[in-house]
Amino acid sequence: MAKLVLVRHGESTWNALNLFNGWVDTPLSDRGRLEIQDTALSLKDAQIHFDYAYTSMLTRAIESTNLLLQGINAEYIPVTKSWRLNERHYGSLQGMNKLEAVNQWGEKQVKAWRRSYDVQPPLDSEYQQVIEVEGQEYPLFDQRYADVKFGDLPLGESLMMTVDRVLPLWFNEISDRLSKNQNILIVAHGNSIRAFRKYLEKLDDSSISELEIKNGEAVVYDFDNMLSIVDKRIIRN
Ligand SMILES: O=C(O)[C@@H](CO)OP(=O)(O)O
Repeated sequence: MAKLVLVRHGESTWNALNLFNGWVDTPLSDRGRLEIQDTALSLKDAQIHFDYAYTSMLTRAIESTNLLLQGINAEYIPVTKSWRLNERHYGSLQGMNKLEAVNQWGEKQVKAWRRSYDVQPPLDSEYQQVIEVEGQEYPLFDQRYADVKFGDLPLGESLMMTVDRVLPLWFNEISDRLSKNQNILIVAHGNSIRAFRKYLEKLDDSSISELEIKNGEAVVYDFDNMLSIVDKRIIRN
């Protein structure tokens, strides 16, 4: 029986500041590193042998992947980094404080942007290489996306659009590996994981809007030969 484990990265410096993070590249906070080390301990206890790992192109997920693999003594396994696993692009909200957004647009609107299935956030007007927040520059669209078809790069995504760009990775690679009985680790982001879970668990639009995923949280699925889920458990720190 093949296993798939989805882990949300540890707290980023912008999670700690309550800023919309999206595709802006931010590192883990010290607390985020500890969270992921805790997740690694739980996965070690679960004694899952992973064959392959996937993560996004963003530092907070890549750093979390490295810490996890280190913690379970599996740094040798191959890792694919894909923009398809990036966080949902939050458009012009990126870099903004979530509480200030509520004060400006109201709770209902901000909740619709953050948790509804098909509402797009206000779009960014251009593909900026870097974004400046409080005098510090953070990478956004840089050379890491040079190989991505231009039309595929977003300027603001609903969760529905995130599902559409995440699923090709499932159909083209991940499901094949699970069919061959490989155990797969995916380290990604709150909304790219919600996109996977919407599809895998067949969640309806209202259930997905209630689903919150904590930093460092892991969901472990067991699949049968037909790739149906036979068991699911959540590991929370
Ligand atoms: O800021 C973001 O990119 C995401 C996750 O960190 O936030 P939210 O929980 O609002 O989807």
